[in-house]
Amino acid sequence: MAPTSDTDSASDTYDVIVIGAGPVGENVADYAIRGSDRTAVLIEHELVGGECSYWACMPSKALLGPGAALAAARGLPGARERVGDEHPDRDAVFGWRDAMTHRRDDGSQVDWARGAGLDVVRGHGRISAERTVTVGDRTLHAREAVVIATGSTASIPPIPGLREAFPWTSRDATNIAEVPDRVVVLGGGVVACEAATWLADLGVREITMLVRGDRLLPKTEPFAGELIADGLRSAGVDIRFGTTIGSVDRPDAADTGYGRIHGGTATIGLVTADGEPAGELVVDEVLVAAGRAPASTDVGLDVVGLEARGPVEVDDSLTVPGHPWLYAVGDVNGRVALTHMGKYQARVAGDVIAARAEGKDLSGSRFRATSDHGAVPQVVFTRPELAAVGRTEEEARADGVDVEVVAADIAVAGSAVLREDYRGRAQLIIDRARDVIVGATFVGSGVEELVHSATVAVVGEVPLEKLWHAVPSYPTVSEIWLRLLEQRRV
Ligand SMILES: Cc1cc2nc3c(=O)[nH]c(=O)nc-3n(C[C@H](O)[C@H](O)[C@H](O)COP(=O)(O)OP(=O)(O)OC[C@H]3O[C@@H](n4cnc5c(N)ncnc54)[C@H](O)[C@@H]3O)c2cc1C
Ligand SMILES: NC(=O)c1ccc[n+]([C@@H]2O[C@H](COP(=O)([O-])OP(=O)(O)OC[C@H]3O[C@@H](n4cnc5c(N)ncnc54)[C@H](O)[C@@H]3O)[C@@H](O)[C@H]2O)c1
Repeated sequence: MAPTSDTDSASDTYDVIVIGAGPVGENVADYAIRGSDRTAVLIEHELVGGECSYWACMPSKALLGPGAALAAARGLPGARERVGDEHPDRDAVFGWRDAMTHRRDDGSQVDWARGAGLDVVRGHGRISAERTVTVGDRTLHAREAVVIATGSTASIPPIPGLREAFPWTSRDATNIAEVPDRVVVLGGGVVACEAATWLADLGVREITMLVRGDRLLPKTEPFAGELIADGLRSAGVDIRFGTTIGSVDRPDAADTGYGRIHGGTATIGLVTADGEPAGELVVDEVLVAAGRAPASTDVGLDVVGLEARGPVEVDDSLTVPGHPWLYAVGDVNGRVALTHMGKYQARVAGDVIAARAEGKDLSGSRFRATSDHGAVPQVVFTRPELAAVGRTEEEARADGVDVEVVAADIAVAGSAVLREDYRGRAQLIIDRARDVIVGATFVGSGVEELVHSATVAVVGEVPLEKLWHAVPSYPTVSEIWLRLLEQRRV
């Protein structure tokens, strides 16, 4: 539902002003005032709940769930015989997605904000002076803090004809309403891999992924990208490495709305990573999944002498250096573009704002977002799933860690009971000198619930000698821990 009016208090002075009411903005405001008589306002120019709730995490996971459930059932004798159609029911999947996104009605999120004691102001917020933010004809003043939590937007590379072709971005893919027959996906990152998975589920006949590098998910362990490429190929996806788009020609392009096919067919001129011609493709839709840019260009950063583009630089207390009243949290600071990490930063920033307001000492670890460095967990909801935390082998070596790698196939009793066709692999990156795990990667079905055990081990710096006594239950996929630790038994 489109936001229509400003709401709440007519007061122009708050303790805390937050620009951007995505998951991160909501949390920082809540933490900054919780249990106090401080006041805070959320400024939002679109929907309270942000990208995650309506355009990103929630709809994408809703679209992926039914296909994953069918695949799990197909892997288990007794259930397999009851699975009819290969694909999920399209309309029912769309209905489930729409239920998860509340059909873009942010009423419940606004209610939550008000219940938490936050004011909500609709409109575009811009810093207009130190501790001052303008929204429409209102000028708001902050006694304690201004927080930029404006998120990020999809990047569209400057390829001739691409922008004019009205390509789909992740917003269209997650809010898909019409299913194109042939789709080209530009990119090999997380959005590209997840979207190719649900497009295949929804019955897109030809999916071609163009990946300019030589592997998928280049920020993760190479074996993970290989297993996910195998999974996508078995779903019928054509992955072309070392290939990208050189030009797009779509004479009948039209902005028909989110998730609708944006006009007639497009002819894609393919080029190699070196720019050499590599043939043509004719498709019904183009999905650009080529990363995101911080939404920092139109929030008035230049007014306070900061660069008005790119990530807003912050220290580990999420404070902008030299501006002790100004904070940047979530995607906009370029540290980690994940909802759970943005919300973690929000808890840290909220606590910092509260402590500063109360004149408290800021030396405790809760006032620093230390997990942003080397302890970031992420789940990629492909088939198989990928779940990882901490550093890859390459990153650990680059950091000078005395690396030991242990790896094993996830083919222990627990996984065999879960699915007849279980396939997966796990790997730990060990700091030999300190006898602790600094990274872990799991690929397989059900691993999304396994990664937190590794996160606890990494953040807690639990010695491997002690981990040996953490006994995994039988029969569960967690038994992979035993197989991995056995390799280190002396
Ligand atoms: C397709 C897709 C799937 C994803 N899936 C996952 C996932 O499964 N798990 C995960 O952890 N992460 C996922 N992410 C990443 C996740 O969506 C982001 O990390 C998260 O949304 C960042 O939260 P945020 O609050 O920083 O920004 P946003 O969610 O982008 O919120 C920022 C808000 O600020 C508002 N705003 C911007 N500028 C202004 C302004 N000047 N004035 C007023 N309001 C403004 C915007 O309208 C928006 O509501 C996914 C991303 C994509 C694209
Ligand atoms: N499950 C999850 O946690 C989840 C799901 C989706 C997105 N996200 C997050 O959202 C963010 C955005 O995801 P994303 O996949 O858009 O970004 P990404 O950075 O993961 O991947 C971008 C891809 O686009 C390619 N690319 C960039 N510019 C290109 C160009 N000019 N030509 C050809 N290829 C180009 C890159 O090589 C890379 O393969 C990420 O931080 C991601 O972690 C998380």
